[in-house]
Formats: sequence, C-alpha cells, structure tokens
Amino acid sequence: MHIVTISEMRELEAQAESRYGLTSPILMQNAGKSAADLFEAHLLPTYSLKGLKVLFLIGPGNNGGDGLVMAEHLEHAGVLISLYYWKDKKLVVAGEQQQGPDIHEALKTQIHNADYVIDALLGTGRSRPMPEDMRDLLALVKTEREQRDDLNVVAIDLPSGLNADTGEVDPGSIAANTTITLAYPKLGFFFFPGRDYIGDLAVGDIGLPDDLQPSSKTEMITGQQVHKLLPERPLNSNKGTFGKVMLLCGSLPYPGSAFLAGSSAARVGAGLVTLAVTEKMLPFYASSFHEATFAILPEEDAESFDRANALIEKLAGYKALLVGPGLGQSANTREVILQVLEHLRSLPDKERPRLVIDADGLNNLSALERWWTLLPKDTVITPHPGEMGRLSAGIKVSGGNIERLELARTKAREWQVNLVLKGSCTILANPEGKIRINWWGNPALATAGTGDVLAGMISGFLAQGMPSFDAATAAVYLHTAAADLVNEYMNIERAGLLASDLLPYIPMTLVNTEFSEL
Ligand SMILES: NC(=O)C1=CN([C@@H]2O[C@H](COP(=O)(O)OP(=O)(O)OC[C@H]3O[C@@H](n4cnc5c(N)ncnc54)[C@H](OP(=O)(O)O)[C@@H]3O)[C@@H](O)[C@H]2O)[C@@H](O)CC1
Ligand SMILES: [K+]
Repeated sequence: MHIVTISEMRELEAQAESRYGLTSPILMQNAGKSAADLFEAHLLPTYSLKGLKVLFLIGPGNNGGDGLVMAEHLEHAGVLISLYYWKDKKLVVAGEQQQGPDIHEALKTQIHNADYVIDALLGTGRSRPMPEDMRDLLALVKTEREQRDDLNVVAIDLPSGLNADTGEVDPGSIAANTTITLAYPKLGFFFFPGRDYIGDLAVGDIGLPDDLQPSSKTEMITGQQVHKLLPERPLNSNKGTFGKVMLLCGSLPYPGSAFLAGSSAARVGAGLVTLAVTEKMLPFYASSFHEATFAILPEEDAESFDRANALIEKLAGYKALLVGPGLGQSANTREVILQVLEHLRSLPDKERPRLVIDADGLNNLSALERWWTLLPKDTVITPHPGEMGRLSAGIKVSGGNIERLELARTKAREWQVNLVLKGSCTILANPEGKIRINWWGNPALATAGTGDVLAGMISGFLAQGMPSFDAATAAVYLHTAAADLVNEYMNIERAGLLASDLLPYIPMTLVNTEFSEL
C-alpha cells in the first residue's frame, strides 16, 4: 500500500476532480461513510452502536467535514452523538444546540460521559502551531482519559497537530487509540514522535478510482502484499524444490546465532539448511539442531584461504548464503569473508547463491574501504542503527526518526544493495530507490538473537527463489507478526520474549497473511 506525503495526497485530490469529477464534497461523503463503517466493523467488536456515547470535536476545515459526515451515519445507527464546533465554540447534544453562559462546563460533562471522542479538528491542512484554546480542548480529553481507560480517542485521518510529512507533533496533540486514515497512510505516521500517536491504524476508502495511483515510491508493507509474494508450495515437490541455504554463522562465544538463523530459514520453508561450522563446534549444533546438515570447515586458526575454500567447495547448488551472525571479527575471519565475496562475484547470475549479510558480517565489512564494491549483485544487508552508522563512516543513525528514510534511500542507491535498516518501523530500500516500511513493531523484539532470526528468515526465502527485495520484505513483516503471536499465545505483556520463542510461530504467520486486513 502506498504511503503518501501531504502534497501527494493533494495531487490525488486534484486529479480525482479534474479527471473523474470527484469533487471534494463527494470525497468527503465517502470518507465520512467509510470512517463510520470502520468504526462499526473494527472498533466495536464488543459493543453495540445503540446507545453508545460519542463526542465529535469538529475543526474548521475538511477534516471537520469528514467528522460531521461520520457523525450523521453513526447517528442513524443509534449512536448518541454530541458535536463540539471548536471555532464557533458551539456544542450540540442530541441535535440540540446547548445554550447558556457555561458551554465550557457542558462540554466537560460531555467529555466525562463519552465512550469515544472523535478527533476531527485538523487533518492534512494543518498549517501552523495549534491555538491555545484547541490545545486546552484536547487537554481536557487527555485528562479525562487519564482518569478512566474506557475512554477511547479515534483520530480522523490523523491525530490533530501531527505533521503528516515528518511525524513531528504539536505540544497540544494527543495520542489516538485508533487512527482512521483516509485513502493512504501518511508518511509521518512511521516516524517518531508521530508513530506513538497513531494507535491502531485503519485505512478508509474514499472512493478513488483504482487507476489513480500516487506517484510515491514509498510503500507500507501489508499482509496481503506478503501473501502474494510467498512462494507456491506445489504438491509435486521435494526438499530440492524449496532450495538449500548455507549459513556461515556462529563462533565459539556466539554459538546460538547459527541455530537461530538456521532454524528460521527452515521455518519459512527452505528445503535444506546447512551450517558451515568447525569440528569443535559440531557437537553443539548436532545435539541442538537435528534437522540441519553440516559443512565442516577448518578451525578458526587455520589459514583463511583454507577456511574460505572449504566453504566455497560446498557451495555449489545452494541458492542462498547467510554470512555474519555470531561470526566474530578477527582479521582471519574478515579475510575469509573477502574470499567468499570474491568467489560469489565470479559466478554467473544463475549459479550464484543470493547473499544476506548481517551482524558481524557487516562489522567486518565496515572496517574496509569502499566495502560495497565487494558485494555481488542482489545482496541484502540488515544493519541495526549502530551497524548502519559504522557502514556509513561513523554517522549517527536514529532508531525511528524521519532522517532515517533519506539515509536508507541514498545509501541503498550508492551501495547498490537491498538495505534493511532495522529499528522501530524497519525501512527497506532497494538500489532503484524503492522504499517499503514495516508499520508493525514490537518492543519485545528488542532482545538478543531476534536479528539472527530475521536474517535466517530472509535467507530461507531466498533459498526458495524469491527476489532479494521481496524476500526481505516478507521476512521483516512476518518477523514482527511472529512476535505478536508470541505475545498473544505466551501471554507476554511487556518483556521476556526469547528469540527462540519466535521459531514455532513463524509457520503460523505464513498462513495468517491470507486473512490479514492490511
Ligand atoms: N485530500 C483528500 O482527498 C481528502 C481530504 N479529506 C479530509 O480533508 C482534510 C484536509 O482538509 P483541509 O485541507 O480542509 O484541512 P484541515 O486539516 O481540515 O484543516 C484546515 C483548516 O484548519 C485551519 N487551520 C490550519 N492549521 C490550523 C491550526 N494550527 N490551528 C487552527 N486552525 C488551523 C485552516 O484555516 P486557515 O489556515 O485558513 O485559518 C483550515 O480552515 C484531510 O485531512 C481529510 O480529513 C477528506 O474529506 C477526503 C478527501
Ligand atoms: K484529526
């Protein structure tokens, strides 16, 4: 699904009118109806609309207009509606305009009684800081919600005061429990602080014709998209059908990473997983990872040439190679990586295993001048912000702010790689400047070994012949989906997820994509 900026959204609106006669009032009718439908279908699984108390905060522009249309639909469905028009300071309860000197007190009562407050004050037309009286209004809602957690705030299009391009927020903005955005998610939703203000995201349909598409090259990854990307599983198949993946991972202080990455490759459906390990490490893996096969390499103090060659000799017939997790950063190991890269570059396209480089693979690379010139075509790299900083000559990279986006786009082009810049809302960028962003994040993933799982999943998809950018896309989405399942089924509310908990849930995430709403 496209992600749009404010100007891209305006351009679409203009085209809708000039090419299809879809004027602003028509779009607004569609928007308000769609918001009401989403409210009913998704927001109220446990309530009925009849008798529900909903207060609408109505702003001066079209965002307020959307709110009014939504209110009308909900009123027909039996919702008890009150409307507060911010600009005119007018309060209407059940169709009656409230009179009297103290509208402010009457408004406070409405907020106190409401089940839901709909924030339809400002949308994409926000052009300056919020006036004090709008901040005060939202502060009343915020205070009330602090008193009782059964008050829900639903933002129409976006939480008022949020900058839809950058994710910056006004000091008066309040976080929504749910945002019903119209037509397409806005870029600012994916970056902090904005990300924290969106709550659950639903996307309303404003009736734009299918062939009217935004010019943006930025997409939000959706389950439906991933479902289409996943490889077929024909009946007439054997383990060769789904490809072999080789892992150059793990070393004495970090043995677990090869297990985690290899298991993840198998869990997304790779036909065969081979760990390239030394004889010293073999007993550990042979006893913990029964399904793996092994390529035995010389010990780590052997000549790098011999270590690399032992791997290269075994690589024929493999469709994917993962290098890095737990590998260590000795000069000898760096030499091994260099020789393996040289070998991969020398192979014809069809015979070349597709490469994923993660963790110590990246740390080793970043010690080299112009490291990106050493990579074979179609490589995927998966840095977290710290690794990204090292790869980019020491610049500081944030975990979730907007400047990550341009950095990812620029570097993927310059380095000619498929870049997975991890963080909250992981960003993927390909050499052609295409961007995909993962909306879903899960703080429980901030624990050791989850990166190994992600890298393993990517390599498992590559083994099945998926193009590199798509393999990374599917893996990133399913990785957070697996964490959500762990939270749900293991009842993990806050912390305590182990990377290995993800493994048994990965297959379920593949199936679930078929039924995902977004
Ligand atoms: N695009 C589409 O296709 C569709 C868009 N739709 C909807 O329209 C929304 C965009 O509508 P919009 O352009 O009217 O802007 P909106 O956000 O309602 O506010 C503008 C008003 O607020 C004012 N104002 C500005 N800043 C302010 C501030 N800080 N504090 C106070 N006031 C401020 C400004 O007034 P002025 O600057 O003139 O004083 C103006 O009156 C979009 O988010 C979506 O909900 C849908 O209906 C369907 C199709
Ligand atoms: K709003």
